Amino acid sequence: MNAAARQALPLAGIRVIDYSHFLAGPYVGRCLAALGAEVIKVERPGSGDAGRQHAWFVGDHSGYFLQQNMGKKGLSVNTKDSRGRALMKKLVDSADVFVENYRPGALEKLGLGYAELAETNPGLVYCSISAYGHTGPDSHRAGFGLIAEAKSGIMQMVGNPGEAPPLLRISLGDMYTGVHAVAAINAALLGRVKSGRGQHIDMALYDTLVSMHEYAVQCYTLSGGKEVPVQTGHDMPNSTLYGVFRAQDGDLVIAAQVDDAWKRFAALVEQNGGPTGFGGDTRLHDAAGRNARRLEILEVVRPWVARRPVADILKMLDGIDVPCAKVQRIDEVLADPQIQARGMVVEQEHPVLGKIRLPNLPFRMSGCDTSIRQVAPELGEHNAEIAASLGFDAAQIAEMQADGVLYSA
Ligand SMILES: CC(C)(COP(=O)(O)OP(=O)(O)OC[C@H]1O[C@@H](n2cnc3c(N)ncnc32)[C@H](O)[C@@H]1OP(=O)(O)O)[C@@H](O)C(=O)NCCC(=O)NCCSC(=O)C(=O)O
Repeated sequence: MNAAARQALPLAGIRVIDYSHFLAGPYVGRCLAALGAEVIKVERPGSGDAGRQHAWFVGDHSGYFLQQNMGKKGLSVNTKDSRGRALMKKLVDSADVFVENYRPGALEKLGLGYAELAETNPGLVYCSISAYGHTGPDSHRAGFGLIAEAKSGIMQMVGNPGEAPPLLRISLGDMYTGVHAVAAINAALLGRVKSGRGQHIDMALYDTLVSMHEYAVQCYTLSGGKEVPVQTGHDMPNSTLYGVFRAQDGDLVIAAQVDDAWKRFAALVEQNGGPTGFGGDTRLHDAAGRNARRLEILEVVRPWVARRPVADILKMLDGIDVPCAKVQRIDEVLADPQIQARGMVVEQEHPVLGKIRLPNLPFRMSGCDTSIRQVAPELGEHNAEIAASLGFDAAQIAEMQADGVLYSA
């Protein structure tokens, strides 16, 4: 990207210290980089971000790391050493945003807690991400997305009744917390324009997933504690017809829960071998009636779908404007002309790996191009450049490198 295009990005001129590992924190840094910030990823010497050891591997590079750390500069510094800590203090004093996702207390032990850093840089927007947050009885506990998925009530509602819930194959807690952290950081940066002061943003994976329930919490609270959502398998009990169906040669989803769409859908089923009167059954023409007769409806729709190939059903439903989709495999997603037209895969030239293709972020903005072309850094790749920019001379840098305070792979 040329300098003018970079300047057009909304966060151009903002410096972010990305003191993070695994997924949630790195994702925040990646989003801020895509929006134009200069992002410096700080890793411990030796093994670096634990994400570097996570599959999927291409050669000795982790795809997990490459994806979440694209567009960043790499600094590897031992912050348990006083010289490393001094370097970090200088770096943070030059920054606008600090992002970390270590166990609460870990950064304070390193002299990198919010209170200490804000003393010399009161404008700093400091974002902590942890499993449970920095307050409350569980704040000291470590955790992963999976823990938050289980604790939040989400896991208990998915899967077939009576079976152990399935493992979601995306880390919902990390990704959603990251998305909310980006929103909060940008708002705090805007707020700083008025107040001149930064602030501490304290995000928890567990809080995020509790906040993401769009109906389960209210189902309990608004029913006065009488209704507790349970596993319902492949469809929604309070939104009929809305679910996953098995066709002759694959699976598809149908969203005919809005009254008009339902009427078109039921008429189509009747006209194509369904029971006589199904389309005209006025008891099913409103949501309450459909929800009350959900199991009867499923007894008609499931075999109707099962007798037909996916493509035939999609064609019929597209013809009557009822939202539907094949349940796609990843190879089908990447081959989808829609995904290609939206530029949802970004191609980068890696110095060791050659061309690599990774998922893009979903930002589409009329005034700028947020696709990141710069690959994730090697461990400590920009050590010398960053240390020099902070005023360390060549002899000091060489000494820190020799002593392992600055480390490059
Ligand atoms: C991820 C964790 C469980 C990992 O736990 P741990 O491996 O025990 O890490 P800790 O946070 O306790 O910190 C490890 C130690 O590294 C030290 N440390 C860190 N950076 C440095 C540098 N640069 N130099 C020297 N030492 C360092 C830090 O001070 C700690 O030292 P000591 O204090 O001396 O030990 C925890 O960090 C955590 O709960 N994070 C918040 C929630 C989160 O983001 N979870 C992962 C999401 S990813 C996910 O869920 C998914 O992929 O799926």
